Amino acid sequence: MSSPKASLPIHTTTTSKPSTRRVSLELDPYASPAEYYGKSHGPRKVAKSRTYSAGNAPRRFLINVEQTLRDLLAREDTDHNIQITIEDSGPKTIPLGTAASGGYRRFDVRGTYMLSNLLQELTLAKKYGRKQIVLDEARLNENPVNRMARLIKDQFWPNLTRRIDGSNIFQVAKDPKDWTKDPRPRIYVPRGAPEQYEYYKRVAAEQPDMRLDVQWLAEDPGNDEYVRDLNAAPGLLAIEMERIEDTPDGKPNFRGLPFVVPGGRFNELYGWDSYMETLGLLVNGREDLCEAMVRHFCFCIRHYGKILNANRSYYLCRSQPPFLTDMALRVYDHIKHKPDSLEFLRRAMLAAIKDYYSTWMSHPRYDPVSGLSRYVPGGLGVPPETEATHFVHILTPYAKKHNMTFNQFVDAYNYGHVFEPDLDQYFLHDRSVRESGHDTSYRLEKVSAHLATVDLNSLLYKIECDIGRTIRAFFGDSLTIPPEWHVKGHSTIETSSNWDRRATKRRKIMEKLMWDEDKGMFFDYNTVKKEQTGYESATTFWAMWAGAATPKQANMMVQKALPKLEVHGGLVSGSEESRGPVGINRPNRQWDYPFGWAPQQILAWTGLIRYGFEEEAQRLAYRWIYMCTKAFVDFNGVVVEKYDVTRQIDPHKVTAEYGNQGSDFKGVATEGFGWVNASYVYGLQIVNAHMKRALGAVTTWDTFKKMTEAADAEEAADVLKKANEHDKSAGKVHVAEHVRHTALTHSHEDQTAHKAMHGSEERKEHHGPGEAKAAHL
Ligand SMILES: OC[C@H]1O[C@H](O[C@H]2O[C@H](CO)[C@@H](O)[C@H](O)[C@H]2O)[C@H](O)[C@@H](O)[C@@H]1O
Ligand SMILES: [Ca+2]
Repeated sequence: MSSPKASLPIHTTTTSKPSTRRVSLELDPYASPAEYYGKSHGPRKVAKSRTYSAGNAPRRFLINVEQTLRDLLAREDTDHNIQITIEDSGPKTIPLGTAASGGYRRFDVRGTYMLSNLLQELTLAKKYGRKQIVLDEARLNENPVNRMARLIKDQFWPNLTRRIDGSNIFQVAKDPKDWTKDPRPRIYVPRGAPEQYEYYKRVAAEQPDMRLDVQWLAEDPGNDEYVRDLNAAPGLLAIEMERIEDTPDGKPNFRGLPFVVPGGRFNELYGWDSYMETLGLLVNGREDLCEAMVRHFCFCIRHYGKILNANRSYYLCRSQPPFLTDMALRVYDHIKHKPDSLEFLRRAMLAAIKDYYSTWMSHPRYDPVSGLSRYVPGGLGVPPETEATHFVHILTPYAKKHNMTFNQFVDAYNYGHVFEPDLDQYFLHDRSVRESGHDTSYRLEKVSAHLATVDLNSLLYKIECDIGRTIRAFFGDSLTIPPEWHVKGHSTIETSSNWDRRATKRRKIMEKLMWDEDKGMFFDYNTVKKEQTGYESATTFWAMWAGAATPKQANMMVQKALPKLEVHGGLVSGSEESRGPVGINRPNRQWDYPFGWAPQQILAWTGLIRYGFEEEAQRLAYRWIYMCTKAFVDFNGVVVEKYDVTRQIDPHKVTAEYGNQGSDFKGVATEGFGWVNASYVYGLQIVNAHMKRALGAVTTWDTFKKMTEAADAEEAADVLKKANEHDKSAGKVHVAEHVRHTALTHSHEDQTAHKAMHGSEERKEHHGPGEAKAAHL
């Protein structure tokens, strides 16, 4: 191991009284990598000044980046995956030279967490071109909750941010899902955006090497055959841009509005991922990105008729769970001081109204018999974006039957040269599963297009409430619909009463057709069989998120549904019983037991708080944050798309279907995963300070609970002792009983019991403030 001798002009320190105090003008040890490695090691920018007592200065290491990286990996990465995890069996310690001694004196960095942080920091330093660095020890032993939250804010969000314009179309138009022989950057522009067409044509002409293919989109881009035919030449769909200064030769110039993608491999704007990300971005003060994403959605509704699954040509017929009104209202709340904020809200509501009528309340999604809606996107044939092997087991028997190769059969089927009505049904439901965002799950498989799901109808209830409330509160109870947003057959002036009526009607239907009083759960309703499915799913809590449950129903869900779905790492997608047995012939589906997803956690926490169940929301948030933190600490800072919430040691290891996005990195995770990033910073707003401290020490929920109860009991015993002493002197007898009761109701079980006993009255009391807190969240 070399000991670098070079002394670097890193930390400029001025001292007024050298023997006792040292005022340090230095860089924040927790600065972003760009600042810490990009600027700090060149001419130093002075950040905060801090005061230390003599001999108490924080430790720093003087490090030769390349050499230390090599040594570290050789010693500690024993399974050679360029990550240092609890699965490596190295000595778990490496000596580093301290900066104060010019690298001469050594200090051991120990344990998986610090060593993996060292690997992450060195990987970043190398990326910024650093040969030698002075590294704060504080960056290695940082409280893991603070570290993960800091990385999300400073690194993951920026690394997940994209925009689409001439400056980057070559990179972002690339699609890892492109199945064609000649993948090339291609963009489709809707007829209503001629300025974008001109712009991209000019970009293509100016940079011919890029081979950018700019195409007009058809007038009616939702046509099934048309979208199928586009699969021969898949491409990006244009989204919102802003006009910037003209080019030097006077041509109109544009820049793409930014957006946040779900994970590192994506380059397109997704529907419900963007909503979930918004919740975290708002916590991190990035309302600029959220505002831009709302504007993208308005563009999509106006030009493509819906919020798209994502802005790729093969998603033109398909939407995703709709969250636009809630998203816009939350963003508005953060930007309302801006002069054009009301116009932003107006436009978002106009778009949401159009989407509501033309997507969710039209044939085939709307079921006029039940009055509920279903996920029923258009489309023909085999979804081309899925993994090549995904439908092999379904299609192979048909290929054999027709005496064709697999690819010949897919082609013949897609273009209607062979007719297989059973396959048509299969893919109708499969497309529906994908529109639901829950792709895939045995809850929905082979039946999805017939289901009025709890999730979708809760969302539509919330949209109806939001639109009514917004028209009343912001637009004088009369919102004029301009021609470009008008949907044929609907009024040109919207008032709140219609929306209130729609919401009331939907709530009543949901209660009648979806609610099971005995089970204490909402269930999906099969509109063909005219019965509930009985599949126990975490989506039951969406009814609480939306405010569609009565206080009594919410109370029953907490008593009956929650115990079925609460596990080690928070909420599981569905119960094991409902999923049924799995094995070689019936593989795990990623949206079923034992997997847990950030959106399910987030919506349940918010719903619980809305109905006054703060304690349950905190417990679930604690469990989820604990699980994410534990994986982050033990597995080299990993943050993934989904978790096996029943797995205590390595919950990020999920082999179902597409594997797990976010786990395959070298040295350092750079993006995390959008909605998990969001759930983490959003969840940290829900847990209290005491919990946050325990999470920083990676304390399981069970241990935390025991500690809290023990502390409560100790406190109670203390109060009891004092009370008894007081009683003796005052001659009273019944104080002790009162104190015992107080101590007991501090414990979780008794509070739950207390709630069960006094449920309905308490819910009424809590509904108001709970709702306010949920709105704030
Ligand atoms: O390519 C397979 C599927 O990939 C997407 O689904 C999954 O990722 C999305 C982005 O995070 C997420 O919105 C969805 O809920 C996930 O299941 C895509 O959305 C699907 O349409 C596609 O078939
Ligand atoms: Ca390793």
